[in-house]
Amino acid sequence: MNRPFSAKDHLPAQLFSVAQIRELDRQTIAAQGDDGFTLMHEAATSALSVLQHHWVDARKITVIAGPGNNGGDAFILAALAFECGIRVRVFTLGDLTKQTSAAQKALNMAVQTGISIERLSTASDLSGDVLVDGLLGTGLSSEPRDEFAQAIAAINAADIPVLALDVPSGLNADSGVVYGPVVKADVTITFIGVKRGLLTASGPDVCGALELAELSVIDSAHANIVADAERISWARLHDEMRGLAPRRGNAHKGHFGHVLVIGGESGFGGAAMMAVEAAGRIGAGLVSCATRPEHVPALLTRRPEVMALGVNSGLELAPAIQRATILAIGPGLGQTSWSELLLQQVLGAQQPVVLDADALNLLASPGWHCEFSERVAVLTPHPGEAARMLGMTVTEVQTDRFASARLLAQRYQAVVVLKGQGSLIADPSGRVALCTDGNPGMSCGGMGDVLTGVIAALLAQGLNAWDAACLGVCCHSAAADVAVADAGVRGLLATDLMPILRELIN
Ligand SMILES: NC(=O)C1=CN([C@@H]2O[C@H](COP(=O)(O)OP(=O)(O)OC[C@H]3O[C@@H](n4cnc5c(N)ncnc54)[C@H](O)[C@@H]3O)[C@@H](O)[C@H]2O)[C@@H](O)CC1
Ligand SMILES: [K+]
Repeated sequence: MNRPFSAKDHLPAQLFSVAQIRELDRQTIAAQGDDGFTLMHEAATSALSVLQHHWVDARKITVIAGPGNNGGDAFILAALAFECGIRVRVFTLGDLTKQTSAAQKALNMAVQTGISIERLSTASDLSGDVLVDGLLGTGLSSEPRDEFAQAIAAINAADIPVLALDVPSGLNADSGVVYGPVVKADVTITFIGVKRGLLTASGPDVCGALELAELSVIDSAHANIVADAERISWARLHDEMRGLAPRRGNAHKGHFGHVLVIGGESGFGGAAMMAVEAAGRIGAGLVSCATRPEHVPALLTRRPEVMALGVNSGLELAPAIQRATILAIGPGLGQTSWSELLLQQVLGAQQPVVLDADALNLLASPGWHCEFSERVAVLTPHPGEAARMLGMTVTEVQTDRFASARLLAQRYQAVVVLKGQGSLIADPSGRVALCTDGNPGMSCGGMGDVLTGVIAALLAQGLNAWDAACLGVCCHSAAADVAVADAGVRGLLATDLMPILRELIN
């Protein structure tokens, strides 16, 4: 099988908030006993070697340096590149009278090499083999203002490959949110640690290839600061064998659980069917489906392995719930009185449960809130569902996906998967994992239903809620990566994942 997933697997597991990176920075600078110039010099040195690695033939570069320490990195890089015989032009922006002493030294270093340093204006000619973006880094506080916004637009319009220093300017490296104009980098070299926002929300869209230079951060600083989140991927979890044990020869279907998928209100039968099929492909011993009777013939035609229960009043559900070891409710559930009756019964049961889609929308409605502290539960909202559950707007959820996922996990006392680019998995203790697999082909109907089935089947085979959610999200995203590797992202269908899920899980 084509295995395209490795684009981010050179990065470490530890992901940091910007505040943590700044603290690592601060403690290291304190230990080095200078104003930060040593660390800045090291950052610039690594950035130049990344530039020379990616653009071996670069002979002429243009460097854009802002007024902060990100600009400091850029000035030193310019000086070092010049000393290597590269032709360098440097443009500055912002109020340089407010530079830190390290950034001032960096500017002086560039001036002393004899490089021409010019103010960036609309007339500036941004040319060369590579453009280095040292405009704004982790110090960005809001939407880039005035001349910064214009500079970002000019960088993007220049049609030259861009190397972003630390962070593409305009991106909030903590959240992955873009407030306004943002540099679209071809390569980003980030310093000290991977900032979590580079890998979720809009981060991956603007970073290009992401590289890390850890610099000489002192061990004691690393010992003091526990990473804010953990990067996971199919390749990583797979390598660490955080998954399923091989099956014994004398195993039988009873060893691998019985998933009951509940959903498929009139007109939405396919959603439940996709969850059912995914659960089977991931290896659940038995899969049943409780759905509207009108969907049963189609379900049995597509998958005769499934036990299909037509549910009209909702009261027929109780015996099926009793037989199941895992419940999965939500795909195509709707929000009718039928849907409510089914959800009520699931909430009254004890088995581990996966809740998705309209099950979450119902939980978000008045009078429905519940906690899962006494029960294994995985909730899988997309940002729209998360917003309803938190009483926020989607923009507010996305403004801090990490906080939103943690808040939901705490409020529901469950493992929560907040879907979207860089899907997050959170548990009530505040632990967060971020999946770096997946692609925009997954933005299509049915993908969430498949994920529900995948996670349910992993629970059925004995994984705990955290491992089932992490492994399930990565397996699902990696399957989508395999599916688009040759054919491209447009036109991917959720059911295209089915045979790939099976290959991956084995
Ligand atoms: N020794 C050090 O301190 C090190 C610093 N590092 C670099 O320093 C960067 C952080 O430096 P700073 O904290 O100085 O911050 P930045 O250089 O990221 O930006 C701060 C500057 O941008 C301006 N600014 C903030 N928001 C703005 C907006 N919305 N519109 C326009 N201007 C805005 C601020 O007024 C300030 O002048 C990192 O990203 C990294 O590149 C690295 O070199 C590692 C070592
Ligand atoms: K930058």
